[in-house]
Amino acid sequence: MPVIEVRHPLVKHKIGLMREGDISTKKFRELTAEIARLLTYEACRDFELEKVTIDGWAGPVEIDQIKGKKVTVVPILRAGLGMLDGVLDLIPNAKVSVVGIARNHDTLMPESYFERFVGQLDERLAMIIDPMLATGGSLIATIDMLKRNGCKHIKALVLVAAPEGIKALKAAHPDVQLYTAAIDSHLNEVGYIIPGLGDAGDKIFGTKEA
Ligand SMILES: O=P(O)(O)OC[C@H]1O[C@H](OP(=O)(O)OP(=O)(O)O)[C@H](O)[C@@H]1O
Ligand SMILES: O=c1cc[nH]c(=O)[nH]1
Ligand SMILES: [Mg+2]
Repeated sequence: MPVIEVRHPLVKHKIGLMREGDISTKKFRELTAEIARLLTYEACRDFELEKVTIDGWAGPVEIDQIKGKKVTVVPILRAGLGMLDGVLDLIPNAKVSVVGIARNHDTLMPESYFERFVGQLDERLAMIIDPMLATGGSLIATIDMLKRNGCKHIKALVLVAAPEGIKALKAAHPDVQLYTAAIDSHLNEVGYIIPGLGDAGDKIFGTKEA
């Protein structure tokens, strides 16, 4: 399974800023969207182009266009919503499918509570977005759902991935490409990524208790 850790200096700088312990909700949201844009840029690198002739200012001109790519972006609720605007900035015509999954705090198992996919999934590239890949349970469950609904081409974009989650994802879905801004050290005893970002959903939605 291809894992693309985006090592661009802008990505490294921004993910570093997100690790500050008392970062504000505003700053965390802004950086989430900015890194989502940069990951999207990387994830679109293999999009096919075709030549098209248009009327230019000095007559006909041949240009490159992205070849009829059908994309659905798939945010995993809640935290994945924080990345959505950043992705749609670069792929404004993408359709949006939504999956609601919350990790059970005791068992760390993903519990699915919502699923709404756009049509023609068999013809689309699905770009799943979620800031955190920890045990991998939530992402694997999302891919299971997409594949059950006919999706064949899937990429996942995360801000931070734990080695444990990457290993589980590789075993379950070796065909899925993973793009990440950082591969961190490990999971702690309660399933949080170290050094990680803390609870990304709470930070994006402002539900973190003081
Ligand atoms: O790889 P995993 O071990 O499954 O953990 C990662 C999941 O946990 C977080 O969501 P959470 O369950 O906290 O839901 P939230 O987005 O509503 O806060 C995160 O946004 C991922 O979806
Ligand atoms: O570190 C982690 C792990 C799961 N979910 C988060 O938001 N952060
Ligand atoms: Mg959360």
